[in-house]
Amino acid sequence: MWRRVASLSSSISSSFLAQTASRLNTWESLTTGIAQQAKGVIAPKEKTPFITFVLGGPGSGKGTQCIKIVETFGFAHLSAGDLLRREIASKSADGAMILNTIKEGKIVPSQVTVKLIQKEMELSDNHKFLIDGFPRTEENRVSFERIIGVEPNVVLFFDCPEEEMVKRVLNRNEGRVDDNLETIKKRLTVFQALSLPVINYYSEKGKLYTIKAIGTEDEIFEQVRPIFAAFEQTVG
Ligand SMILES: Nc1ncnc2c1ncn2[C@@H]1O[C@H](COP(=O)(O)OP(=O)(O)O)[C@@H](O)[C@H]1O
Ligand SMILES: Nc1ccn([C@@H]2O[C@H](COP(=O)(O)OP(=O)(O)O)[C@@H](O)[C@H]2O)c(=O)n1
Ligand SMILES: [Mg+2]
Repeated sequence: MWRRVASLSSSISSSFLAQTASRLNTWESLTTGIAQQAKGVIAPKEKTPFITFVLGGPGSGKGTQCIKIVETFGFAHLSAGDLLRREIASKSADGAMILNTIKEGKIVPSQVTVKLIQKEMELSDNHKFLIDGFPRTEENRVSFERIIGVEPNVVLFFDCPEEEMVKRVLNRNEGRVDDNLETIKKRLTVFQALSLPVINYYSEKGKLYTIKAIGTEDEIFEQVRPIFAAFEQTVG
């Protein structure tokens, strides 16, 4: 499993390795095997995790493009929204709070969302993760870094005009409690106020890949494909 065998010897960039090594203490809580591996107890043949954050407003096409990335490049797809909806469906202790937050178009406390993502990452056999719809706030971003102990390798931003996003969401037809005009307006305000600063942060760090999210699904994927193709050799 990925959490037990994240490698210190993969051919991924040296800056990423340095970052991973410097965060060993935090990382260890998630990846107990690293310390053993560093001591040579386990043969270092497994792969370093590769994390992509998939950002964009509601209806910008994140989920649709994630399916194509999974099919083409073999990533594991973790949708923050899907994980939260699963919590609601399972009637967990946080379910009612999550439902109310989603109905209001607000953001669920980071601790809750990061724990769900962490659990999925730990259970996955994959080392390549698409984390869809996260981080949506600076609080989300900092919380992920603190709890998981790593930064993303790539951040995708699906840049879509508001008018198009509203049209798509209203036609989505998945029975979601937040796919109505009133909630969409709130979500767009939250996106502008809280999510755009996160996108700007990654732009400044040189990690952001902006996709013009209008056109057919296939046309948009042709902008996405070369980004992952360029990383394929190093990531595996
Ligand atoms: N390029 C596109 N053109 C038109 N509709 C699209 C396109 N991409 C996705 N959609 C549709 O728009 C809706 C929102 O897409 P989705 O992938 O769920 O977006 P997000 O996850 O960003 O909210 C879905 O009904 C989807 O089928
Ligand atoms: N990081 C996240 C992701 C989603 N959410 C909540 O879940 C809702 C739906 O998220 P989603 O990613 O499924 O929505 P789309 O952008 O795919 O339409 C958001 O509007 C938030 O209320 C959250 O609180 N924190
Ligand atoms: Mg989605």
